[in-house]
Amino acid sequence: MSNVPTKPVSTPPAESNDFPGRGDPRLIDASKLKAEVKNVSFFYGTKQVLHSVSLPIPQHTITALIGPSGCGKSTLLRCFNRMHDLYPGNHYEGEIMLQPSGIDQAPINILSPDVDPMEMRLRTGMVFQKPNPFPKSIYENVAYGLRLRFINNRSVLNERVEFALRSAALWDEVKDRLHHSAFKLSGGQQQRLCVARALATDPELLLLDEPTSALDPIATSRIEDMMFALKHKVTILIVTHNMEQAARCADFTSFMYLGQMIERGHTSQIFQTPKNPLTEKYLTGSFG
Ligand SMILES: Nc1ncnc2c1ncn2[C@@H]1O[C@H](COP(=O)(O)OP(=O)(O)OP(=O)(O)O)[C@@H](O)[C@H]1O
Repeated sequence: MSNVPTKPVSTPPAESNDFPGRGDPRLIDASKLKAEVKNVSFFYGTKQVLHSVSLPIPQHTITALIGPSGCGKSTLLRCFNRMHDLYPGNHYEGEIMLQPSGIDQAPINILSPDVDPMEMRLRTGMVFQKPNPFPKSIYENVAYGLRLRFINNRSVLNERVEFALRSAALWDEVKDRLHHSAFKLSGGQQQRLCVARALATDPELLLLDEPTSALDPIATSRIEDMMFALKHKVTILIVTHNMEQAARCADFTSFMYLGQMIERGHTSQIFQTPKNPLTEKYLTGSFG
């Protein structure tokens, strides 16, 4: 891979870690980055929607992307799994450096043309706004990504499917009907199934695009509990319009506006003492 740098991913600027936070920031080691967005610009054809965005993503944390509709949150999220490559004419500039989980592995630039987009989709699980299970059984939904990796051994599949369903806090509810259609699950269960499907291939990053916007408060709370439990295993990036959800769940929050990263920092700093007037206006409902 020609574009693989040899130096480690750099540490985040002090501003993202120099204030007291929600939870205890002493428990968050923000110096260890799982990924780092560096000067990323993105174009749908000739339309530029991201303008030199930078964002450090500490490992084993939840980072929320907030901002008004159309500011580029989902576009940024989809850069991580190279979804934009599915449509001709789109192009990226800049780098998203990913620090692989393996010891002594060099960081890779997700956006490098030398990196296989399919590989990135397997290494970064994604969950969308509306639950989108495949028209298959519960079991086969979770096994799908494993089969794409040519894992067909029944006992290995059984083990990985159970582990993913347990991680997504769904196992107890479905263990007796694994071979029933996924469409027979409730909306909240279907969304947890989509999380299990995303987790089955042991992703390095979990990308959640408004994962609870179609769910009721109880199902939302189960997804949030699950995120808390999961962040010790996988680094999470979530797009949300729900400010309370960002304040409840995220260790770090990033505010975007018109395709630019306006401000990022520990969630409590962003909500309590935003440094940029635009952030404050957005959070107080003056626009958006
Ligand atoms: N396939 C596309 N082709 C052209 N422009 C697009 C495409 N998808 C999104 N856009 C534009 O890119 C900009 C950013 O959209 P994006 O969906 O990333 O914003 P967002 O912040 O996630 O919005 P929302 O909160 O409403 O989901 C918008 O102006 C949108 O119209």
